[in-house]
Amino acid sequence: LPRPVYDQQSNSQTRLTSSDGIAPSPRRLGAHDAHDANMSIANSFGSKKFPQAIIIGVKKGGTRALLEFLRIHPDVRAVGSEPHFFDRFYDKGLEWYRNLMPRTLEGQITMEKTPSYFITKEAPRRVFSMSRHTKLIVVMGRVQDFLGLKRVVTDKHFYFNQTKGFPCLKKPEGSSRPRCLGKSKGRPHPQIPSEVLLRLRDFYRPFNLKLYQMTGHNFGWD
Ligand SMILES: Nc1ncnc2c1ncn2[C@@H]1O[C@H](COP(=O)(O)OS(=O)(=O)O)[C@@H](OP(=O)(O)O)[C@H]1O
Repeated sequence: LPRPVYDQQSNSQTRLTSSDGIAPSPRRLGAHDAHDANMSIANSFGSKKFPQAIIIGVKKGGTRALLEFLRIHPDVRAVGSEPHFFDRFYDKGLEWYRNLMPRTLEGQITMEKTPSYFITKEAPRRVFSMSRHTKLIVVMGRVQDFLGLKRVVTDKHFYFNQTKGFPCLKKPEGSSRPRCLGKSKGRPHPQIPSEVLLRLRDFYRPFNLKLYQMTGHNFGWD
């Protein structure tokens, strides 16, 4: 594999891309705006770094939920949309990629998620040539431990939303943070006939067993 060509260095500021797949909540005026103003001052410090961790998959595996819920951690800063650098836009170069990143302060982790990296043959080599230290995450288990983060994000941040059918964030008073993921996440699914489910279970069983062996963890999917 090639040597990583870039170090983590600071560079000029660009606008952050907006978050997708997440329902915006209405803005309120007052103390809340003062809070936002402070945030934007804080945001002009720090530097843009290549991500130390990337959620690479799998598609429809809850990658958006993981990133949105992880980024409530004070030591995590993330790109809102999917950059698709290591699959679609690799030609644009590493500086283009780094410019997409939010500024971070010492000790904060920069992250992005693009689930199609998981099915892109070139992606691992490309990520490695950016930095050999980048952690790759496939949604399955306890991510905070893997990233060396204190377990700040816990059950107490969530409630189960019956309408959505999924956990949503409890909104702290005065916060503009969204609560549930957007309409494209947690869609209604059709009823699947039981014989189809059986066939799918049979088909995936050997692959699941292989994964349990590789990870040393029985996910109990069969
Ligand atoms: N909290 C919460 N809210 C809403 N949805 C949730 C949540 N946690 C996991 N999920 C599941 O995430 C599925 C979408 O996965 P991804 O974000 O990885 O999709 S994508 O590959 O980026 O398109 C999404 O798939 P669909 O149900 O088909 O929409 C959900 O099953």
